[in-house]
Amino acid sequence: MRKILLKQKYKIILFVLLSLIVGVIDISFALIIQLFISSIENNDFFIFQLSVVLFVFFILSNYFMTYWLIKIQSIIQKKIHIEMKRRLMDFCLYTDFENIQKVSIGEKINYFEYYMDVYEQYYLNNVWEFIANIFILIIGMGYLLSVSTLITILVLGLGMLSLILPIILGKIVNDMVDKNSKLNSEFLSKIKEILTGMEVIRGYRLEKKFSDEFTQKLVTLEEHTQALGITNGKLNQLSALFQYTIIILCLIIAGAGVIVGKVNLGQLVAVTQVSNMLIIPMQQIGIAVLEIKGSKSIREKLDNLLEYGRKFKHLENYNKKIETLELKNVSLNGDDGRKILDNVTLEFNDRKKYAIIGENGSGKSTLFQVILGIRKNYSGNIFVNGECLKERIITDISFLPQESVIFGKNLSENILLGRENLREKLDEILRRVNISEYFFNNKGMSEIACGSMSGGEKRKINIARTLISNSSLVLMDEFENTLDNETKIMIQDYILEQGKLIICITHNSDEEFLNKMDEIIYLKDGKVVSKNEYETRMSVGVKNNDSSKSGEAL
Ligand SMILES: Nc1ncnc2c1ncn2[C@@H]1O[C@H](COP(=O)(O)OP(=O)(O)OP(=O)(O)O)[C@@H](O)[C@H]1O
Repeated sequence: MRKILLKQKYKIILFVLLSLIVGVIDISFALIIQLFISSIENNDFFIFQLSVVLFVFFILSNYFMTYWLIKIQSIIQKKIHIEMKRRLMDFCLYTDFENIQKVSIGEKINYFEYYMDVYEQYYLNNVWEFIANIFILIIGMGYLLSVSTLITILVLGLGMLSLILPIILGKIVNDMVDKNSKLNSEFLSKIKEILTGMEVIRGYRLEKKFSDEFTQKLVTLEEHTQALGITNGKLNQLSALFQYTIIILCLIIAGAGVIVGKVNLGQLVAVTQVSNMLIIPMQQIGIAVLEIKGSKSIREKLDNLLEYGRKFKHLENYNKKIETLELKNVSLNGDDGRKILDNVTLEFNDRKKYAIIGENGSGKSTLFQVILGIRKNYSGNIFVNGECLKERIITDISFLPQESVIFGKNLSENILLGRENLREKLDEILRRVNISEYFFNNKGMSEIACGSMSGGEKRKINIARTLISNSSLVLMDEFENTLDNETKIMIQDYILEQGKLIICITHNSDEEFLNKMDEIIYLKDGKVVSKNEYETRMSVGVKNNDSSKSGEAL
């Protein structure tokens, strides 16, 4: 985060300078009042006219300088916002899968909303307040000292109290801000759960249950936000109390000074004005320090996310065509320490077809995530064309996820995903994955919206997206899911025709298809096992066309 702020250093210096000028202008108001009242006391028309001109000058300069101060502040904030949100998205897009999986969807949305709000309101705004007020305080104190030491000590003493009080109460606000963040994530996760589970909720007639759960989360969040607001309000109230006390005391002391002839009327008004102007900055500084402290834990979390985004973005791309892919003793532990992959050693060669079989939870999809480079915290090594892949990711790869993903765009965009060079292959691929019937509705591909398609139709689009690519390595996770039998056979045939290295995780492929595979790999509890061992444990009647090959995989 410091690096992001450093990028703006010249603008921040300008902001500090403008704050100084605005501080001088603000305090000069009291001096003009003093001049004005003295001119009336002394019947000096020239000074009277001069102070009127100075009042006009004050209004204009105050307006312009404050305008520029706000403008520079908003420019800095805009740049910081863009940079931070961009880096947060980089974190989501580039970070190791482990990191992103651990976090609830509510927490992820929180990064962009609540975290940024806290950063903005509790940190950035208070940093500006702090800078702006510190100058008013220094200049004002200098003026007060020139009039009365007693009043200066009084203002400083009481002002310090109102400055220290919020700092003492900091822990309470700190904890409340953190708790609000947690409640906010839970609330957003609940919304996500309801929106994505709508069909089940309505199917089971659970609308009331979920509406109640939603309301309960909402009420808890709102109650806590209200409590946080009240705590902040109480602090402001205390500050106002100090403010009135100081002004009244200043009036009494300066008034006594006028009576005994040590202070003139102009000074009385100016002193009251300045002390008023000083108390506010002192309180603002106190509140600023409190709120900056309050945002600490969220700032630290943001810092980690931003740092991750920066680090993972710079993984080097491995662009070469993939001839061989080797996994050597690859192991990966889950959060609970359980081995998800256990010493996996495998070799895949160009143009060959591989099937990976294993019961639920045996580590098949995780193996794909490791090859894809979205999980990097494995031990052992992956070699591509003999080169180690640590700190690099393969780009010549195409991947079909277990669950279909639709990006809310039309059919052709969903398949191409911006790869315009593949457009000429669209017609062919649609035919091969059995979705050409859409054309018979006299609709162009760009007119067909995908959101309302059936599960199987979405699957076909996902398969088309995977197989249209020119990449030399294709990973397909349970392609057969939700496909009708005719389409499944068509796609099995199409896979076998491909002159690419294709690895398919499969539960329900036809025996004939599996027999045509170059190798079948059996996974059990994260380990590669032999066909015999697998069958004894699972009673799977799948015939490997070359059992010695699967032995090689051990
Ligand atoms: N970050 C994690 N921490 C702990 N356990 C994890 C983590 N990620 C995955 N797992 C566990 O690892 C196991 C393997 O998951 P994986 O998705 O690879 O299984 P799979 O073989 O693809 O299963 P399926 O056939 O059901 O798709 C599962 O038991 C899963 O709960």
